[in-house]
Amino acid sequence: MDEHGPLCVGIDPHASLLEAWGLPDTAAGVRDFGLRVVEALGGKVAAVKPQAAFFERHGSRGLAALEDVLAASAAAGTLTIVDAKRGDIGSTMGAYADAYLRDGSPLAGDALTVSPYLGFGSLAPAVELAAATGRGLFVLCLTSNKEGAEVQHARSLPDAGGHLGASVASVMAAHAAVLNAGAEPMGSVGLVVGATVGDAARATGTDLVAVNGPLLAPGVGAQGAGARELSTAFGDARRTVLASSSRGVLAAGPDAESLVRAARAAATEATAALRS
Ligand SMILES: O=c1ccn([C@@H]2O[C@H](COP(=O)(O)O)[C@@H](O)[C@H]2O)c(=O)[nH]1
Repeated sequence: MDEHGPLCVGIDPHASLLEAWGLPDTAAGVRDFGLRVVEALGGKVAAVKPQAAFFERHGSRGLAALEDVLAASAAAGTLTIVDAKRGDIGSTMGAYADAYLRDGSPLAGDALTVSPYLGFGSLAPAVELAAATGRGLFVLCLTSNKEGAEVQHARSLPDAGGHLGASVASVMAAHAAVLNAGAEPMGSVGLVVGATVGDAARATGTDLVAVNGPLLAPGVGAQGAGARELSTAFGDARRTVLASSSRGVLAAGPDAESLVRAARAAATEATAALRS
């Protein structure tokens, strides 16, 4: 983030983007798309974030394409966040952890997005394997979609004194804070907090500074967030934010120079908003 600016570029091969790039909507098409992004931006951005869903659409060959994109990013020295939002009961979570966080697994990136909505404790196998292999997690906390609020803003019952109960989002952030306590410069259990969430962190009592971990902020570009939204949503936690844009950058492709220009512009905007 210090070297390239606090921007992650998502690799989301939507059918419409494949068409615009002159690629077929097939496993070969998504592979080509991902490899072109990595070739253009590898070594030039803080991280890339392949969206697993767009690869899974194409079955086993799509997953093989994701493996190739992850390998190419590793070869380019660019960090990868696999956006698969995995979450299940602990015994099954162990298998997801093995797939996405084990050394030598072809689907392992440098970090994985996970869903804590089966209970934060159900993520323990992923937390343990990520720590053991030097990888990171991004735990869904306040997501960029408006529907997320009905779950994430919900609060437990007021106490006997009538004080508001804790929000779901604040409880998730507090769990991450415990895991990151004392880590320097920060721990490896990050949160997903959308750049679009406005004052949701304050409204839900979610302490983003205490998390002491990176905050992945999707929603920049196509979902409408820009510099203003980034600078207001994160308050004193803004220096730990990794802004994320997929379609906003990818729309500039397939020309490599245009992709680099779009990524640099987004990174410059994120730097101005988050590092001032
Ligand atoms: O809260 C969240 C969590 C994840 N995402 C993912 O990020 C990208 C956003 O794509 P854009 O084209 O920049 O809108 C996509 O893969 C989402 O699944 C998110 O948007 N919000």
